[in-house]
Amino acid sequence: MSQLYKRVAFIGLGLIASSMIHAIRRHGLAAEITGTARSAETRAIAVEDKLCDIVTETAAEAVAGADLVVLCVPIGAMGAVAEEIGPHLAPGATVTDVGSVKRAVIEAVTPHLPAHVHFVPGHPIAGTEHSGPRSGFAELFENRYLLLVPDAGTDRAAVARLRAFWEGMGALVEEMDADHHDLVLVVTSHAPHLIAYTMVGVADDLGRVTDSEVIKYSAAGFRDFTRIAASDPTMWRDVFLNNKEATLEILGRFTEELFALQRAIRTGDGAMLHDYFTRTRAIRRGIVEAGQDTAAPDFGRAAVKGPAE
Ligand SMILES: NC(=O)c1ccc[n+]([C@@H]2O[C@H](COP(=O)([O-])OP(=O)(O)OC[C@H]3O[C@@H](n4cnc5c(N)ncnc54)[C@H](O)[C@@H]3O)[C@@H](O)[C@H]2O)c1
Ligand SMILES: O=C(O)C(=O)C[C@]1(C(=O)O)C=C[C@@H](O)C=C1
Repeated sequence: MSQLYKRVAFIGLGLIASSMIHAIRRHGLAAEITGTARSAETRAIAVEDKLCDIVTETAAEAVAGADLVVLCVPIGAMGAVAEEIGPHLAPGATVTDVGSVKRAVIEAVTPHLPAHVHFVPGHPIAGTEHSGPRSGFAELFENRYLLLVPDAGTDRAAVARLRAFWEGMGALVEEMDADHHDLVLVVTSHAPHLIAYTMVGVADDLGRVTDSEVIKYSAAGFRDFTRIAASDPTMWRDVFLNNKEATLEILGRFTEELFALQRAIRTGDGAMLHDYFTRTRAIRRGIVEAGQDTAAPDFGRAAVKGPAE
């Protein structure tokens, strides 16, 4: 694979950045990688592991001379990072991000970018419940969707180059409108995380009553269902605070469905329950058969945990 960028700068060196860096190196997609992270501990790990060619103390230093800048920080930090790097971006550079919410990132970042750069927001639909610079792996994006969210005025050559870059890492690239992205992702990712976090909270409450029997006897269902509740709290706090309307809309629908099931259980309406589970099982099986059941393969990383950020 040919080098698509001369110097790629990463702001934030956690799961997504470190996975991208491993994939970029494996596929020879960039000549040089610079990076920075807020915490000194993460920067020290990046130096020790030779994650980047150059690790800088500030984001402003990291982006100097870069033709691609990738913002890999929590959603709530995107605006401040953009403000810091704005005056230091090279003319013609592309700036992208990997945030799980798109409209809020576009609104936070765009005002700080000079006219001489191209902003092409992005979102890899791939991840794990682990965080930090040692949690990444090169295969993370293989056969996973990568959504690009350019607007009508975005330079098409910059979009095409970024598309080739992600395809070089094995991703399936599609373009999407920001608001549509934010609604779809509530259903496929954000609400499931919230519900998983809630279920663990319920189990914890119950655990206090039953002297930790819930944890002791936690069966496959609970474990499978709540894996994602081990995810980073800062990341998910920021997702929900920055995708409020779509989240509340889908949670409203979820609650209605839950109440309907609750009523069927209370009234002994077995037919309703059976019909509901038959329909939803068919949908879930359809997802598997269509090859969309791309739960992140473990690649032996389950035991690997980096620092908190
Ligand atoms: N984890 C996932 O499954 C996943 C998947 C797709 C997209 N994303 C998105 O990718 C982004 C990064 O997530 P991650 O999982 O790599 O996180 P992570 O916690 O592994 O890494 C975050 C990095 O950002 C840095 N950081 C945190 N706050 C900062 C601040 N205020 N200023 C500068 N740097 C700061 C940390 O030092 C760390 O290096 C998030 O926006 C998230 O929504 C995550
Ligand atoms: O597999 C996981 O652990 C994830 O949570 C990954 C996941 C998802 O929900 O699919 C989480 C957040 C993203 O923005 C993209 C991917």
